[in-house]
Amino acid sequence: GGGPAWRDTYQSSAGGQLRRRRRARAMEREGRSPLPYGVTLDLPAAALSAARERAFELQGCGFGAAPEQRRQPRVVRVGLVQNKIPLPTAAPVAEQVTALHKRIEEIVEVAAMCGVNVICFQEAWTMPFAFCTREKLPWTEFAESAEDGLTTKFCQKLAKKHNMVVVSPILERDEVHGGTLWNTAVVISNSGSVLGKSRKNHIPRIGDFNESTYYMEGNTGHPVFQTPFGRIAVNICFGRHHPLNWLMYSLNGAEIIFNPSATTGVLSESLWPIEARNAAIANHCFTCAINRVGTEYYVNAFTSGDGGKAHHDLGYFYGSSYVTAPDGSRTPGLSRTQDGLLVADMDLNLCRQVSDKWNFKMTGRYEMYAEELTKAVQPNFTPNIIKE
Ligand SMILES: NC(=O)NCCC(=O)O
Repeated sequence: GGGPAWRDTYQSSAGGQLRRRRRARAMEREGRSPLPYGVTLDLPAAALSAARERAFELQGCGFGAAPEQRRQPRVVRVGLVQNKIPLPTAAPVAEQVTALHKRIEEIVEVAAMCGVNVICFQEAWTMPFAFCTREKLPWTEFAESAEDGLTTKFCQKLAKKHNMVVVSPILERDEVHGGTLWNTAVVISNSGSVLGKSRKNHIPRIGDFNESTYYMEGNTGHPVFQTPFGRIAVNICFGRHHPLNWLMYSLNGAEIIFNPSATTGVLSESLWPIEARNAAIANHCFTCAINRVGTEYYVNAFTSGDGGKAHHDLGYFYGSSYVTAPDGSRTPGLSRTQDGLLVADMDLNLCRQVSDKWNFKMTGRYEMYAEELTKAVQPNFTPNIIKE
């Protein structure tokens, strides 16, 4: 990946970036607020037409950084994939998995045509988001080994073929520990080997997101994966509501934090554009928020435990995947309704440049928080409230 064609594209975008900065400065001088978006990328015509034929949206956006004297630009091209489930939830499990593999393969091929270096799929991408049902079968049959399951082998092939790092969030079955289930992102190196895994730290207990019925809070901490294209981490879905979760990946050196998600309109659409964006600003890194699309229908009705009527779906997954740069500028979101691939160029030098400007790490007072948090989690904690 990353051949000369996309580099030319990026360089012309970098020119565009300079023009954008000049225009932004002029707007600031005039007292108007500058545009908050990255620059549209010129993606290869063949990729655009393949995306059209395969019925998914393809968008490209680039974020430059100022030239430096002692570091070359470190441009990485990242791909975010959002998709519907292609088969009904009642179809045989193996057929659903095969259909999803096929759909993802055709999107990844287009990502490869665009020269994508690192790609991330949506949360639990090999299955419908069936945790709303609270039924064990057949949904637990979607679980696979992170190390050598069918899906990991499939992603290893893609990674090697396209020289692409693949972030593959799945329902994991951990045979070493009694066949327990986890919500896990497997990170596969561009060499095709499994670099490691990162489990979801925060499990929702809200509305129809009954995930605690299936798996516990992750026990892998906040790993950061060193890839040839930059240091990446994965903060799975509900973790995006937890600023300290983002912070810990950042403290471990993440330059890009992926947030593969599954979330629905009524519940979270008002939060969606803010949380990952704010995390990029607060942590001087790039964040990539990914959400699935469509409504997933279940044959057996389930209730939300709120006295309301039983229903057959947990609402509309609104897509809208996007990338934010450490300076707070962002890409437009992908569609709310359609499958899509968002390609984003990031000059990772921007992370340190923004950090040197705003110094959130330097001014963070982590030792003070560590001390106070240590006290706050004790059973005999007394809140520091001063009364007359
Ligand atoms: N998948 C998941 O954790 N969803 C919970 C809802 C949300 O965080 O928006």
